[in-house]
Amino acid sequence: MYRDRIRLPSLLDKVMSAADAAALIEDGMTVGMSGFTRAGEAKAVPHALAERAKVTPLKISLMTGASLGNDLDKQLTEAGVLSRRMPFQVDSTLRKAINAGEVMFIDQHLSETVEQLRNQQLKLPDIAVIEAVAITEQGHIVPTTSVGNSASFAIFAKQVIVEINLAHNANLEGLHDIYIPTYRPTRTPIPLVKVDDRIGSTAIPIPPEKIVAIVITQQSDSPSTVSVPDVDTNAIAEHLITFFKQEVAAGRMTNKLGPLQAGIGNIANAVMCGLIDSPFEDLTMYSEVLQDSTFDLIDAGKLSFASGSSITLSERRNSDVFGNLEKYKDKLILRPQEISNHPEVVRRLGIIGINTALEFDIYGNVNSTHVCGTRMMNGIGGSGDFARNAHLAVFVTKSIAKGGAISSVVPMVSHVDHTEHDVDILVTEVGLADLRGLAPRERARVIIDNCVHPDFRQALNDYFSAACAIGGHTPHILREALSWHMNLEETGRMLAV
Ligand SMILES: CC(=O)SCCNC(=O)CCNC(=O)[C@H](O)C(C)(C)COP(=O)(O)OP(=O)(O)OC[C@H]1O[C@@H](n2cnc3c(N)ncnc32)[C@H](O)[C@@H]1OP(=O)(O)O
Repeated sequence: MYRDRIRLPSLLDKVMSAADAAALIEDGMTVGMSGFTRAGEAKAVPHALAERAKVTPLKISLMTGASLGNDLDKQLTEAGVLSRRMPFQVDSTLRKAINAGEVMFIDQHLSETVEQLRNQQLKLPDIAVIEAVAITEQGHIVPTTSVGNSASFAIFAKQVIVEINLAHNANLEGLHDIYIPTYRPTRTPIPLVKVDDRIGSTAIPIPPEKIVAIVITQQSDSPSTVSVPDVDTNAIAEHLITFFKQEVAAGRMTNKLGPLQAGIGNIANAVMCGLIDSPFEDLTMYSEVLQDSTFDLIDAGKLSFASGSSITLSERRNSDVFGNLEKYKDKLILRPQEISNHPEVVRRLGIIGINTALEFDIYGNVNSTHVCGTRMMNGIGGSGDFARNAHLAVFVTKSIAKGGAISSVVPMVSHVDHTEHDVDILVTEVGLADLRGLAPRERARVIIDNCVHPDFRQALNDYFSAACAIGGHTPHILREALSWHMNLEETGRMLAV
């Protein structure tokens, strides 16, 4: 049943149960696991580890590509396994443990984790656990629906556990492009000049003797939780499409736009869906997560190629994409997240990065991660990798949250992930602010006039006028700058009704 998936016969005797493989993970180890935005995570071994920890407590530092599916972060948190976790998560149980200070979470640019490992700025993984569709004749590992950090984890770890997941079709082989940058000081440029360039190998090259265990699984990735576009997300998409049309009319872009990157979540997915009914064509994506909208755009004949680090689909799209993969395969590449998000490549290709803000301020600083400046939501993910180096850094959000208690546009953000220097375009359902070439006082005017919900506009105008009366290049009233957040903490609303 699985012998055709383990093509190096000498490895066949490494097949064992998940519990036996999990027993190789010792208390205090650093573990590098596959998995990026609920795609391609190792499934059986982390589950077995959580079960073991219920009987015999142990702690590990866990690194992945990004978030895990199948409630694995929840299981590991509830079993008390996680002492440290990096570089991204989206699980509500883990989020609570992080915010309670029980799990040390390192919220990191997704392109940076393996670079810091390579330079020994982080402790190398003792063991890697990688989901695969196959092991080749050379003992190389063919990943599944994500590459994430799997290649470097397997290369750096002393030991590797492979989960061969039979639920994934073997025809995923050939989709991946594994390229590992060389070491400094003789590092060469990444030889990627077009979104569809293949620059590496289709499997992760490691010495087969490092593979200490193989676990056979048959469990699907969790479906994405993305919801269908609504009135507000459609309005955000329309504003952005109007802006793109204006850029084309001004001769700054062609109808192909530039390679597109879209972040996780409902809003970014909806914006991409909006491109289906746009005049743009022959679009490309150079992104990290390929969501439903990628395949909707391919089916609509709008998107000719998509490069990413994972494929994360809803239940609706999962079977028809993976059941018909041959239809899409020549239009797709999955790369290590270090390459999908690499600043050098993002700048070279001229990417249009579209990411979601929790809140932004009147000067264009963006908070993507911390509610009221303190409580972690998910993490910065790849948004910073793209925003700083993009041709156009776009941030989208609805103008209000929690039924109108919260304005997403505030006097001063309570935490900064993307500084005003990295942000070009802000969009809410109210409208779009083009910040390019504007000084802070001009930015504030454009943002308040175009992006703020009517319920909060007068209050922001009052704040801005009073701040300007005090003066400064970036006028603020320091005693009031975070008062909206303090009101929210104390009364549940940013402003009194
Ligand atoms: C793996 C990757 O890196 S992908 C690449 C980009 N990565 C990133 O951008 C990472 C950071 N971004 C994110 O984590 C997400 O995009 C978010 C959290 C900012 C937005 O998520 P979305 O699903 O698009 O937006 P949505 O409007 O549904 O908001 C999510 C939640 O935040 C809440 N929220 C939104 N704004 C605020 C705010 N200003 N204050 C408090 N809560 C807020 C919403 O009410 C919602 O809560 P709920 O889940 O209880 O309903």
